[in-house]
Amino acid sequence: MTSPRKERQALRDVKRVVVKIGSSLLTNDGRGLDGRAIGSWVDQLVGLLARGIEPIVVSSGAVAEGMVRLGWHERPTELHELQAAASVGQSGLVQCWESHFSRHGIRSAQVLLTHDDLSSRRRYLNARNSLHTLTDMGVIPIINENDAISTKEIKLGDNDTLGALVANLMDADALILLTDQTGLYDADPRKNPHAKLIEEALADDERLDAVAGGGGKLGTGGMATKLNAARLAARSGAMTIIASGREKDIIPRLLEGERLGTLLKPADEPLKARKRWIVGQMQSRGTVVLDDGAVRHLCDNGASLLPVGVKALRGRFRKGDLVTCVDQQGRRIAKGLINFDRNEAERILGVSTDHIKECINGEVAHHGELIHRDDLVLI
Ligand SMILES: Nc1ncnc2c1ncn2[C@@H]1O[C@H](COP(=O)(O)OP(=O)(O)O)[C@@H](O)[C@H]1O
Ligand SMILES: N[C@@H](CCC(=O)OP(=O)(O)O)C(=O)O
Repeated sequence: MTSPRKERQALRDVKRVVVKIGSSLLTNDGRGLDGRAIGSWVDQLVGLLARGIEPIVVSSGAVAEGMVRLGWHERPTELHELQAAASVGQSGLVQCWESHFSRHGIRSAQVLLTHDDLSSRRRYLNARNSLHTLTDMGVIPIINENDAISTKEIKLGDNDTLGALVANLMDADALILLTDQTGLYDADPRKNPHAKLIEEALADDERLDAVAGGGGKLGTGGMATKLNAARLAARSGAMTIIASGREKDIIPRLLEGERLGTLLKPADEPLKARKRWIVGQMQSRGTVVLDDGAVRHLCDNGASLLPVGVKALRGRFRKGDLVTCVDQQGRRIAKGLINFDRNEAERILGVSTDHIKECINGEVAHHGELIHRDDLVLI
């Protein structure tokens, strides 16, 4: 782990930041919308605007607030009840944000996204344009997942991931995840009173997997999804900070470089725009099992995936779908957009590039690669 002071210094240069706030904070631990806390975060965000920093909010809390309004004490497990709670809660949530921004004469806008909006390249670019249009006009986007219509198949599932995808989409320099703990500890502090705060780490440090546990009764995912979100944000070069939303003036203090919370830093160079979109896609339609030579070519040389290096295929994918490449032990190696439908791909498995045309009667003659390197991201 590297010098903390220098790393925190970089936070002072942040120009665009995504701030994600968890359900327990927003709803006063499930008692109902915490208007005072929302008011205080709004004051802090408006302060950023005055310093030329562009904030984007990802706000959870729709289900938690809907439960309060409907008088439900247990979080429902049935999809239609979750959808109903989210619809009831979302309107109150966004109204509260809006009323606080309007105290400052600042406009806010509700933006509800589903997985689908981010998985087609065209819709991804469309979402980016809409958000840029808002931020260029000085409007603060208040983003949540569109839980009222999201089904299990199209759900992103948690707003930590959504925050990272928005950071990635908008080229943000930092992602701040505000929660009910002061940061990521070396064990869940709810279970272990001796747990110690981790102040800085590389997002990809594998040792963190063992310490990041699940969430509380209102939140979705706990620290495990926050860690994954930090890793996703790191692929576009963004730093992530996990910190307590209850700490006074937490947002500006973090962006002044104060040592609060846990800073998770990117190690590698940011990916190019198209690869960022690929890495952000959550729903893989199939699996491609690679032989050892193909794993080496992909990992060491950044090569395209050729049919000759593939041992087996799983899933019903179509041309252009996202698939996951694994080694023969099942370890995840890469994600990419495949150039063939499953039935075509079956016919060229293990076939050298020169003979592909013969195997598929020249129907798809223009692709020699199963996945081109421009459409492939190591994971
Ligand atoms: N290593 C850890 N450090 C800190 N908190 C942890 C850790 N592992 C699990 N947690 C739990 O994660 C919870 C925060 O996640 P979550 O409940 O999903 O909140 P949010 O609604 O803010 O996203 C904490 O309340 C804590 O119990
Ligand atoms: N979209 C959901 C929040 C899902 C979620 O990730 O919640 P949390 O872990 O509290 O950030 C809602 O608004 O209820």
